[in-house]
Amino acid sequence: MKLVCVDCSAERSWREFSMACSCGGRLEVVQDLSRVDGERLKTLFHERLAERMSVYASGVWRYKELIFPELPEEYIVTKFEGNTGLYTSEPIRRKLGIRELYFKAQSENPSGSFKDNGMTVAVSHGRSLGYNRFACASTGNTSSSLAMYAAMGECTSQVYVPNRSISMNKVLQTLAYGAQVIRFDGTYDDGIRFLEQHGAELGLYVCNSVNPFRIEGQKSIIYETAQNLNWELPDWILIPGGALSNVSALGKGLRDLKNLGMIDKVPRIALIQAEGASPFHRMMAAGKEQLTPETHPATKASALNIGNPPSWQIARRVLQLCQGVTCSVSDEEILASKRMIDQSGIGCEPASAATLAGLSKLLNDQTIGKEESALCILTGNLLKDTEILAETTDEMLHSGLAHVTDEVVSS
Ligand SMILES: N[C@@H](CCOP(=O)(O)O)C(=O)O
Repeated sequence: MKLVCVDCSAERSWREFSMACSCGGRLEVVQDLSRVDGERLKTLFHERLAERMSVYASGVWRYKELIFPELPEEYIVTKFEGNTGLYTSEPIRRKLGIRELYFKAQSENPSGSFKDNGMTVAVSHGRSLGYNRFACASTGNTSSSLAMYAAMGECTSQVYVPNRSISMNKVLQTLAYGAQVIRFDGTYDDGIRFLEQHGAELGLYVCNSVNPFRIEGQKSIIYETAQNLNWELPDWILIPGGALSNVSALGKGLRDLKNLGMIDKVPRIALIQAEGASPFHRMMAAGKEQLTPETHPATKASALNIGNPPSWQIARRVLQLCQGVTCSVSDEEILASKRMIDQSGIGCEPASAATLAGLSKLLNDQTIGKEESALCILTGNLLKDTEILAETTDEMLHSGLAHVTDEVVSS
């Protein structure tokens, strides 16, 4: 295993940590899978479903051979992350008129978001290098996840969180796990820039998705889904797009599975952004080569409030390889879809519902056919964003979509 710069192809050892190559390019983990037998792995991964207490009971470390084979087990910090539900909802499927529809609820992770899949790997890697001070910039999910794993690993965490347009619940969760929270005027993008400039001199191991080990861990989302579906994935995978780590990770995971012959067909990816924070979609739709950052990203889907996604080049390459598409959806469309997902009993935070809103749009313009199958990745838990919950349930009460009687309230 080695780290390779996606721009200049310079190589470095995985036994060092850096947020970027000296040329400024992003780093990617490259593994030699030439001697790996895909069929043997399927059997091994199946046997590990019976594990209860070892690291292999984790829905990430179950796939250790494809994620981080070299890492000694003693450094692994795990909360048995992954192992999340794969659901169908007949009412939603019928309403959209699509043949087959799945929801992968990454929201069921221990800290309530998909970040745990990558964070267990990043923190474990950092510990193996001797770090005990971890950091990130965050709109709240990354910070909650980091704070939880740092505490589990008896390390400290320092997190940089914007003052506005984030969910207070996520900040409280982060604080509760014992992180040092630094609030600042600006956006996630400013926080990342600060860590890129000062993280190394402060002796911090940075756990944002610019860290290639986060991406390695997040690949497990696609491994677990493929295993759930007996190694036959749907035609389309819909992913919400903010920092764009999932498109990089899931794309990489799909490539691994295809190269190893563990799946026959690679699904197409549809990346959905919120209209108020859609620099990547705008670039793709205009056929441009360069991303123009949005200086004031603004969406109610707080996890998507990102105007300058740091790994957009990797995401663009992934979409090109898997005939991917992008689209953007309004906050109203996101909240209407969230209501459907919540009322199906699955539930999610607003950012996750962008997937369903995007699916509906892409079915309407016939990019996705009704005879096809689709999977929506739900990234965060319904209780992550109580401000939106308070707002939407209040609207529902006033519009007659929900009823609370005095008897119920007082009983
Ligand atoms: N929505 C994210 C933004 C940070 O993204 P990352 O994947 O680069 O850590 C958050 O929860 O902070």
